[in-house]
Amino acid sequence: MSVRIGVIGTGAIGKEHMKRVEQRLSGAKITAVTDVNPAAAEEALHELGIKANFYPNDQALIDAEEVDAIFVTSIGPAHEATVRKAIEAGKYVFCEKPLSVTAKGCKTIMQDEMEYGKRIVQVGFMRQFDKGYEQLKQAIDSKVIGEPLMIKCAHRAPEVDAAYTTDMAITDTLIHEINILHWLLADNYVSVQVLYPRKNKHALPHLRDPQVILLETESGVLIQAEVSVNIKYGYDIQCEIVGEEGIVSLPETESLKIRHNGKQSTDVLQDWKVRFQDAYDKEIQVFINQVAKQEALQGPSAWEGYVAAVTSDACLKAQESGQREPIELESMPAFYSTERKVQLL
Ligand SMILES: NC(=O)C1=CN([C@@H]2O[C@H](COP(=O)(O)OP(=O)(O)OC[C@H]3O[C@@H](n4cnc5c(N)ncnc54)[C@H](O)[C@@H]3O)[C@@H](O)[C@H]2O)C=CC1
Ligand SMILES: O=C1[C@H](O)[C@H](O)[C@@H](O)[C@H](O)[C@H]1O
Repeated sequence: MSVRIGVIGTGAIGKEHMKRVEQRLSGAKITAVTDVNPAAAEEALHELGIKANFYPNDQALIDAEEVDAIFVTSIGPAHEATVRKAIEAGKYVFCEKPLSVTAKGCKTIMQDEMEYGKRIVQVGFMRQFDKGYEQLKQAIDSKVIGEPLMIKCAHRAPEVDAAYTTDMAITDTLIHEINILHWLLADNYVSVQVLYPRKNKHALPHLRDPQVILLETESGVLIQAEVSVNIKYGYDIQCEIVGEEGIVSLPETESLKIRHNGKQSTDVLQDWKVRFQDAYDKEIQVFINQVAKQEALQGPSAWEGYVAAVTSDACLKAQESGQREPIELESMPAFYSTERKVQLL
């Protein structure tokens, strides 16, 4: 029996997820959509050739008999209320990051989910399903380089539009590094400082770009994270972990290597949709498989959404203060124990 999915927000990533469910994944179909811009929803259905019903709002879609599970792919500020409605209705929910734009909102969702009594919320931190990051995790856990001491990482994009603001470098972009490094290290953050190098001439007047974010973890690992969103050459995600006895790095993306005219070259991807396509496919397939079995979800949890929100808040404070700001996390409820008990695919 196919898992019947309702999609709330049919914009860029909403359409991507609709397409993957209908064209690449198994065990699910899109049966319902809603969007505050109905024309966007109708256009998405038409563009993707999907027959699904339009609902006037999130609550109507969540309550629909033909919906077993929800994709929340609306704008970040709308996520919290919709996720809470889904939990209230007992519907599984895949929520794109951020789970909520506030730590308090994430705590409320965790409380709701714990009261419901089963993990039915998965957050769209897809890098945990990326092959390269899975290899990094295996390397760290096997201590092949000893204990990790430092991490140098970079989140680079060729350009951003005028709507992109300095705080979005944290809440929209660095949030991926915040989640994946917390997952890789299994270590909480304790402080953050934000530095602004010389401004990129391609950055619009309102935007501070690039940014360097220095994070420290409970075990003392120091992380230097670069966010550059007007770097022109491509969409390039880098991660190098320095350990006691060696270094391990995120593998480069696969590319043809061309030797010509005395030079050799490989391609740099230009788009996050392409860079993480396999990871998006896997995170959604894992979600579908677990919903089909009515299991407690084991993908990225609401707790991880909370960690990202608390850390983002501290980063935003550090953006303004220029000082080293503390990151204070509450202890993780046992309900959200992090080990993944089964092979998820
Ligand atoms: N995991 C990842 O790599 C990515 C995650 N995202 C996240 O996904 C979410 C959506 O991002 P995009 O698709 O780029 O945005 P978008 O602006 O392209 O699409 C958002 C859609 O939601 C609709 N919408 C807004 N408020 C709504 C509401 N209250 N109810 C229903 N629909 C509503 C808008 O009309 C629009 O069609 C964001 O939270 C973003 O951070 C986006 C891109 C990549
Ligand atoms: O979530 C995303 C994308 O996955 C990209 O990694 C970021 O560069 C973008 O800012 C954000 O929307």
